[in-house]
Order: sequence, then C-alpha cells, then structure tokens
Amino acid sequence: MSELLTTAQMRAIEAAAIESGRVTGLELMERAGAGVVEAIMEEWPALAKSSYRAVVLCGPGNNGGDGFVIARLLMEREWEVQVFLYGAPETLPPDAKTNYDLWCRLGDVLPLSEKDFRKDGRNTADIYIDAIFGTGLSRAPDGELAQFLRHLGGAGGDDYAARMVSVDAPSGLCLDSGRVLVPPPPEAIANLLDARPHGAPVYSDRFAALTVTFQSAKAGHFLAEGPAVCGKVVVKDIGLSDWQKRNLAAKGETRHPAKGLRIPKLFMRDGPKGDADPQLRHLTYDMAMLSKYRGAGSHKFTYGHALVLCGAAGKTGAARLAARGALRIGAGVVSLGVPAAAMPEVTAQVTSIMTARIDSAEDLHEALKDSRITTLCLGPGMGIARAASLLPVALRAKRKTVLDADALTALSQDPALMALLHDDCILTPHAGEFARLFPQISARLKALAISGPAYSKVDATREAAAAAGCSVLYKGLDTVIADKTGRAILSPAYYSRAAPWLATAGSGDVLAGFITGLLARGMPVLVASEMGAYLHVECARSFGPGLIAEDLPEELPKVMRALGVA
Ligand SMILES: NC(=O)C1=CN([C@@H]2O[C@H](COP(=O)(O)OP(=O)(O)OC[C@H]3O[C@@H](n4cnc5c(N)ncnc54)[C@H](O)[C@@H]3O)[C@@H](O)[C@H]2O)[C@@H](O)CC1
Ligand SMILES: [K+]
Repeated sequence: MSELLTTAQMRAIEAAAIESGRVTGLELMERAGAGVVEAIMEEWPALAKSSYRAVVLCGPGNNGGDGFVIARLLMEREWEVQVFLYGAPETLPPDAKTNYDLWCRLGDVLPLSEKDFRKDGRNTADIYIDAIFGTGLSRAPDGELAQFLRHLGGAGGDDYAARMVSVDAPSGLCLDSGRVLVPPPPEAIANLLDARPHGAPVYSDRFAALTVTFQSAKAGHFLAEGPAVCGKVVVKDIGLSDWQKRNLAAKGETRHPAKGLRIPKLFMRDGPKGDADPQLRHLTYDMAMLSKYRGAGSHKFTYGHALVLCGAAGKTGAARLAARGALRIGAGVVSLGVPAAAMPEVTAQVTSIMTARIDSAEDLHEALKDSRITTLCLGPGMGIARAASLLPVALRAKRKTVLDADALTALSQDPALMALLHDDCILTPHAGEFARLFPQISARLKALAISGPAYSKVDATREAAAAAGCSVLYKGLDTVIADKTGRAILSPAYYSRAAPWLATAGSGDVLAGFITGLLARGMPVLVASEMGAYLHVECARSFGPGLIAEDLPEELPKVMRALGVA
C-alpha cells in the first residue's frame, strides 16, 4: 500500500524538512528539476544521446522555479532552450527567483502569452516543459491565462500532448481532486455544452505525455480527470521520506510491517482535507489477510456463511454471479435466498451454492435465526420492491451487509430504511446510484470547480459515509472507499492497472459478491471492500480482453496464487 499525499501534506513535509536545517528549499528544487530531466531521459532514451530543443513554460511560483532548473540542466546538455514566464520576475518566491537569476545568465525569458508562444514556441520544440502550476494552484485560472491553458490542452487544434512533460501536474489540474480547474470557454458555459463528467470539457484528453511528481503521488493523479490528462505519472524521490514518515508517525499511526509479503498497489489517504495538519493513516492490512482465515482442518463454517438474496425468475443471474464470487473468494458456505417461483431456475444453475426459499420478510427473519449466517448481500437483480420489503429485516439483523444495485435504489426512496444502516453495512453505488442516494453531495461533486483544493470524490465518499453511518464504496475507474470515521482508500483502475474490459454487464454483481465473501471470512468492512475492489480489477487484468462477468470469479484462483495467497 502506498500513500497518496494531499497538497497540504506535501507542503507540511517540505516545510518540516527545511525547518530541520538538513536540506534547503533550493536543494529540493534542484533535486526536483534534476528528477524531471532524469525522467525525460528515461522515458525517451534517444533524447539523452543528442541535443534537442525545449520550450519551458514557467509559472509564478515554485513550480516555475523547477522549470528554471530544468531549463538550466537541459542547456548544460547543450540543448537549445526557450523559456517563457507567466507573471513578473520580482514576485517569484525566493528559491524560484534564485533559479530565475541563474537562468538569466544563460538565456532569455519571454513573457508568457498565447501570442508570443504561438510565435516562438509553437511546434518548434522536441519537448515542452509545463511548469506553470503545480501543488499551488489555488483557484480556477481565468481570462487570457485560461485561454492559453486551453490552447496548450489542445482546444485550438494544436496538439502538444505527445511532447509535453508536466512538472508535478498538468497545469490547471487540482492535485487533491483530479479536477481540471480551467473553465470551459465562455461560449461553452453559455451554451451549457458542459456535459462531461466533473464539468470540465477543457483539455481535449491527454494534456501531457509524462507527468513527473515528487516524493509521492498525489490523489489528483488518480482521481476524476487526473489519469486522463497526466499521460504517465512518474514519481521522483527528492529525499523527503524521513519527514514523510515522521509526519505519519507523529499522528500515532504505524505502517503494517509487510515482511516479505507482496503488498497490493493500493493508494490511501486519510484525514479531513483542508486541515492545517492533515492526518494520514495506514490501513493495517496486506495480502496475508487472505491466508489468515484459512487454517488446516478448519470447518467450512469457520469461514462464514453468506446469504445472497436473489430476485424473481428470469432475474436471478445477478445474484448467482454475486454468490459465485463470494464462494470463490473463500466464504465457507454461500446460500442464495430465492423466491419459490425462481427456485427451479436457480437450482438448475448452481451446484456448490446452497439455496433457501425466501419469499417474504418473515422467511428472511426465520432464516436469520441461524446465527451462522454472518453476512448478507442484497441488491443484484433483486427488484426494488423485493429489496424494500426485505431490507428492514436484513438491516435489523445487524449482520455484515453488502448493499448494491436495487437495494440502493430502495434505500434512496425511503429515509426510514437509510436510518437502519449500521457500522457493518457497505453501500457499493456507481455514479448514478450515488446521485440517487446522496443528491446534494453528488451535485457538489459535479459542479464546476472554481477554487482549489476542489471538492473531490474522496471528499464526497467520506461525506456520504458519514451521512449514511456506514461504509461506502463509490465505484468507477477511480473507486473510493470510505468509512464513517473518514478513513478513505482510493482503488484506481488506471495507468498500469487499467482494465477497460471490466466495464461489462454483471461485473458490479461479482464485486458485491467478492466483498460479501471476504466479509464472511471475517474481514473488517473497509478491508474487505478494498481487497474486493483490488482483486476485482486484478481478475480483469489477469483475464484480459474478451472478459465477461462469469470469468471474474473463475480467474480468482489464478490471481490469488500469483499473489502468494496460501
Ligand atoms: N513542496 C515541495 O516539497 C516541493 C515543491 N516543489 C515545486 O513547487 C511547487 C509548488 O510551488 P508553489 O506552492 O509556489 O505553487 P505553484 O508554483 O504551483 O503555484 C503558486 C503560484 O501560482 C499562483 N496561482 C495559483 N492559482 C492561480 C491561478 N488560478 N491564476 C493565477 N495564478 C495562480 C499563486 O498565486 C502562486 O503565485 C510544486 O508543484 C513543485 O513543482 C519543488 O520545487 C520541490 C519541493
Ligand atoms: K505543471
């Protein structure tokens, strides 16, 4: 598990390092600039072999300072370098000003305007360095600056992305939320053409080929539009790990010792955003959890009995998928709670999964007298009316409970049901279900972002979990899982973990099943949800294109073996 930092945390860590006297801001800036040059040469080895032309676009803060360092280091490699500066040199912060002065001994600086850039910069460089804004972006750029950034982002038809290297972030991207703060052109707002998710039809897609960030990735690289605009993200160590660790330890948090164990690449950050002194917590889990609940000679009920409530005849596939997922991931026993009329259909399709006739709330009440049923799953293919009628009994039973699909719609229609949610529930909405359950939170997330740090999917999921009084897994390529205390985990299916073929009918049902199975094995809700989401993507990646939902549970044994699960 690696942590994502917020921009405030990054600033705090940098400040602590500088205060310690062991490193100066100027040294950090030099390391950052050198890290970017190194990343460029690693990405395009041919560029290391000769001298080329670079255009470096510097902004008014320390991101711009990094830009001056990069310009100087490239010139030392005998590159031809053209530098533009947005803003006045006198107002640069001290370290950036020092590097500006150093650069001025080597070359010119042109004021950054779209006109000058078009004249002197456009299409003339092998590499463009975008060092306009990094973690300090505090509001939506406007006027000419916004227009220029849109131009860089491809709005005018020029495409710089293949040669663009962004320092820390594509300028205009909020590194806390992954939202592009650059507003759409006025005419697009006027015409309400702003139809893209997160309200930013701004950068045509990819802004940069490569984004080089420092010390640790930031949440914005993985959320919302971040992955689309960043290209590839490379993290360069600038020697702040001592302070990063101390920053965490100071909060009384410890990292789980992952001795020799393979830790899945998951990203997590914690603590209320915007805090002067935000918290980062480590979730103490690793893949050993998957082995932990499997002991030789144990009885099947040791691993829990999960009950998946099934829908009407003709609609039972979704619950069967969930049940299969729960069984494959290691629940000891999985039963489907089936209406009488659907029983022939279900029994014709399942073998190791048991069935129980559950037509009514009374039937469910009876079934739950069996205390060995530790976990419930409601929603997939259930039908809203059946979900609404079974939910009161299911929720009052206070078992570990996964609520998906129709159960979420039923919940959203009845505040009395929402009030029954408890600590051991996990809601797994996609964006549409999330909007039905939490309309105000969803509207805030979709609104045009005008200041940074912008409201993020992490914020929204935390707020939803607090409002619902249980855990929430907000699905998407940037899945976020949060519990009501604010612990949050980002489980992205991006970059090296991209699995576009996971967007297939029934895939969400299998995810609900995976989480159900892990809960049945005794894992805490947040851990089960996170691991379920992680394994879900791993199964899709392992299977590859052509995947259908049925394949996901069947891929699990291979994935778990590869992860070293005993
Ligand atoms: N934090 C760290 O540990 C390090 C940071 N470094 C660099 O420093 C950057 C952060 O520097 P800063 O905090 O100076 O922030 P930035 O350089 O990202 O931007 C801040 C400047 O932009 C202005 N600004 C913000 N939003 C604007 C808008 N919408 N329109 C016009 N002006 C706007 C601010 O007024 C300020 O002048 C990082 O992204 C990174 O590139 C590196 O030098 C190395 C170490
Ligand atoms: K930048």
